[in-house]
Amino acid sequence: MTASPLPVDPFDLVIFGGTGDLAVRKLLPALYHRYADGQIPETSRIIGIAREGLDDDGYRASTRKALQENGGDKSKIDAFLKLVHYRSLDARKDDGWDDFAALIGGQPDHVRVFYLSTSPELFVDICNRLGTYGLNKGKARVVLEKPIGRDLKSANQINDAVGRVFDESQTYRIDHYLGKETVQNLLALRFGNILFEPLWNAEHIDHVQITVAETLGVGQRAGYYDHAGALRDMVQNHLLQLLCMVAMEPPSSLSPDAVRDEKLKVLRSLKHIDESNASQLTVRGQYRAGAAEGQSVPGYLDELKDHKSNTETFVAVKAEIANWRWAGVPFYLRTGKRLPERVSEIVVVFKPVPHSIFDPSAGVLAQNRLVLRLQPDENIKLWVTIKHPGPGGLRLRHVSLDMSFAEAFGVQQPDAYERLILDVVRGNPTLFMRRDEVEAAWHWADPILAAWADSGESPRPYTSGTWGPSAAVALIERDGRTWNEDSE
Ligand SMILES: NC(=O)C1=CN([C@@H]2O[C@H](COP(=O)(O)OP(=O)(O)OC[C@H]3O[C@@H](n4cnc5c(N)ncnc54)[C@H](OP(=O)(O)O)[C@@H]3O)[C@@H](O)[C@H]2O)C=CC1
Ligand SMILES: O=C1O[C@H](COP(=O)(O)O)[C@@H](O)[C@H](O)[C@H]1O
Repeated sequence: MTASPLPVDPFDLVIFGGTGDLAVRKLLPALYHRYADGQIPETSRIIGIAREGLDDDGYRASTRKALQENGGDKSKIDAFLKLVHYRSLDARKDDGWDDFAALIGGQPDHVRVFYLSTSPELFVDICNRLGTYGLNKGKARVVLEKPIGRDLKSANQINDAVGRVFDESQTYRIDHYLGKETVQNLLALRFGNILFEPLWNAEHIDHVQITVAETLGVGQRAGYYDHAGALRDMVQNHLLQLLCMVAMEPPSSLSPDAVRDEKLKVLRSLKHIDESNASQLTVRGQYRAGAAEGQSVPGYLDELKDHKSNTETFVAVKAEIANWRWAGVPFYLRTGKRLPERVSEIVVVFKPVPHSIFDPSAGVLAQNRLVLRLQPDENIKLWVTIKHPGPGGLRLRHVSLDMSFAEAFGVQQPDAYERLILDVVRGNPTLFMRRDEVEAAWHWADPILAAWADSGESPRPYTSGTWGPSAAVALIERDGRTWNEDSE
């Protein structure tokens, strides 16, 4: 599962939304890094598309600026920019599509990737036009950014419409969390070691915590975000995918469908949360003015310039999986913007030993914990109890067996998009969501959204720079547990 250093076949990658935030901040730098490492052949083409009236040179100039800000090497940026092109197109209008089709059709042997980095409302128009021009044929693939729709119904409409143009085998629904190194490492850890599997069940695991905390607010994306909110933006996709990687049964192989079949079973086993229990099992919050990274920052409503929005910027959920392996094991999920630190981690907390042979004066026996840190510094820690060294009698200490990827391997790990984009070019959909997974995730999320809407309650306010509303702390403390606080 490690990224292959071998070059991929020459390709044409068309980024619809080529001037947008995601393309500029993530996709173009990801492509640049893979190019700089020699994985992208010189005959490949990267074509940005948006309505803005730029030409190739204008687009190259803005791409150069973004790459330089990202720390790129000047001569490599110059070489990379020769691959970069731009076409001004409106997904909803006919002008310019003939020329675009001729440009793409000119390289019939290339793998063609259409990356839809636009609002999902444009996916259907774009796919229909690609179909009209026959650009969906041959080695063509389409990448759909998340969230796919805003509920099960709209996701089905999008998937049906895309499916009339692109076969499921050509469709790559991206969830960039699946491209993160630690997430893939979870597969290696669980299925490449004999140690964990015997303990990986309700008999030995007390609970699991999944936290994705951001310090940033919604910033320029307030328009999009206010229609989404944290449950649609983060939980329905990223956090549920992480939960699946923790909870799935061993797949028969790493083939795309073997892995996705197992994730689907987990999603379908999630216990229903609806108006009968949403107030006990979920907490929603919205940030107010406060401080982030030492600076005072405005509240969500000020950023939005709308003082009535009920959109949540924080969610905590106590989820449960109704199957033999996980019965009774809570999965506490939380995510939010403007929290005190940027940290994403999965914490697996094991049960206490059944009986302590130690004198109370030796200290407290803490539960074993496996902490998989996705960011900012990717590492894995296994917390164990040992004897404090030295002659002072038997005193217990809780220490971590530590593996920092940067220290162990001496390299910066590639960004998730670097790996995932090349997986699309190679035609490997293992780390992408199949249609039925997206549907199952919405099937779980829809009743929660409905319960919140029906309750008429506003999200609970929290001050920027804190860990969300106090109710999120109560959600886990009611069960006699606490959120993981190891920030070493
Ligand atoms: N930004 C992020 O961090 C993340 C974003 N995503 C997803 O990626 C997608 C893109 O997000 P983001 O980059 O933030 O969005 P932006 O709003 O920043 O960019 C939207 C892009 O679409 C183009 N566009 C808009 N309307 C049309 C049209 N009619 N025809 C052609 N192009 C059009 C815009 O250019 P112009 O107006 O000139 O046409 C712009 O290039 C969304 O689905 C989002 O949910 C997912 C994960 C993270
Ligand atoms: O998909 C999204 O993810 C980002 C967080 O991604 P990360 O890799 O920086 O952790 C989030 O900010 C954004 O709102 C969401 O759409």
